[in-house]
Amino acid sequence: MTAPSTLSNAVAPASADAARVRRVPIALEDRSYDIHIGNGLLEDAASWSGLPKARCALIVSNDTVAPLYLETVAARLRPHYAQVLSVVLPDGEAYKGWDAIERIASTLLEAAADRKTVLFALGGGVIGDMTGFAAAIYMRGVPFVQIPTTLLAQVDSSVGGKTAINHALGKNMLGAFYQPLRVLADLDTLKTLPDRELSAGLAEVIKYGPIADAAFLDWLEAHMDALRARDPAALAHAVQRSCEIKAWVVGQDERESGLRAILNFGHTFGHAIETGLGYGEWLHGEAVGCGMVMASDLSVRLGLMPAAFLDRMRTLIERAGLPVTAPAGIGVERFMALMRVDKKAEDGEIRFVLIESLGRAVMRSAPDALVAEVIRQHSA
Ligand SMILES: NC(=O)c1ccc[n+]([C@@H]2O[C@H](COP(=O)([O-])OP(=O)(O)OC[C@H]3O[C@@H](n4cnc5c(N)ncnc54)[C@H](O)[C@@H]3O)[C@@H](O)[C@H]2O)c1
Ligand SMILES: O=C(O)C(=O)C[C@@H](O)[C@H](O)[C@H](O)COP(=O)(O)O
Ligand SMILES: [Zn+2]
Repeated sequence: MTAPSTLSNAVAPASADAARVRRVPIALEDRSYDIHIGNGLLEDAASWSGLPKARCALIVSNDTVAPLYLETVAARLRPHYAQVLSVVLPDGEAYKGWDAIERIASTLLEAAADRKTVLFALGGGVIGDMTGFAAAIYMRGVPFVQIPTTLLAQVDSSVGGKTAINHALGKNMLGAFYQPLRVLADLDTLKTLPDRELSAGLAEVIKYGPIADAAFLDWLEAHMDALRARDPAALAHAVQRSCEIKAWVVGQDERESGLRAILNFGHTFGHAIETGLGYGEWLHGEAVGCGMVMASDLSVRLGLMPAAFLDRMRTLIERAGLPVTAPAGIGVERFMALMRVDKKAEDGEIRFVLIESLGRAVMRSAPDALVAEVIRQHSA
């Protein structure tokens, strides 16, 4: 299915200062919410109004993001909550595990935080996934808000309610579908993001073109240099269009019974790279970028796409500053074994998200020998 090009859901600005705020709604019945995208959102009082009343709020962040933005957020929350707590976790994918969930739960219980307490995830996708999971299970569910501060989190992880922690044997293996109340994507926070992280976010942006919107793929090719130079208008469009496409997909298939799996393009290979190398060695976006090269090649080898598609994807992914060759260390056998525990696998058979025409993805299995050849072809 191709995403309609008329997905522009931006509504009238909600406050005087919000002329620059774009809002993308995500329609999920009683779990519907808005993604707010704009500059200066952390400072804007309108961002924080209309959230549920509670005695207590908890900001979850990490030791990189907290010194940059935690006090700004805490100051905005204090007029709304008598008690504003915070927990600052160690930074990194390697810490996306039970210890972090324990720290969040202990902070809440030591403060006798009740089930109305609102959690605020301030950081990238690691903080967002863990905070969402903690919110899903604390007292069987408390509300939470996503405040994504990486490009990857603004275009993908903060939207759609997938929350999780990692297991040593597989990425995001323990988690829950649990939607936030709101997403506040302040584009100004991207100004402090390292270049390597910007590139990682571009991988998930690129993903939306081949799976749902061929015209967006054209746009990305024309604007990749502007995106890497952090041109504000280009970044704002990339974040908005990515959120529109993700909201359109999740609105039809919240719990991934079908269509939502297209958001996993490049991830079957990519997650195996992340787990195989050890979490944090490659960034998630880097692994997804390389995984998309492999999935594009598999689409070509299965006769779904012409060879030029692989060249096009590899060129764009390289232009985004991402690696296109997996490290040699994992080995084909282990790579295949890691892919067999992918959440899309059925009866031990790996199922891949492949491209059948520009803007349309399908799920397919493939002969092991062909998949192994693809891995070898794109490994050092
Ligand atoms: N739930 C989903 O739908 C979904 C989608 C995509 C990815 N993910 C998950 O998201 C994670 C990756 O997220 P990520 O790429 O944001 O990584 P991340 O959360 O590790 O953040 C990347 C780095 O940037 C730092 N950082 C964050 N914001 C910053 C800022 N404004 N200025 C300076 N530094 C900043 C972080 O401290 C970290 O060092 C993975 O665990 C992945 O599995 C989840
Ligand atoms: O939202 C989704 O659905 C996605 O698949 C988005 C992905 O970018 C993201 O990395 C997600 O966490 C992967 O999901 P998983 O179910 O394969 O762990
Ligand atoms: Zn991803």
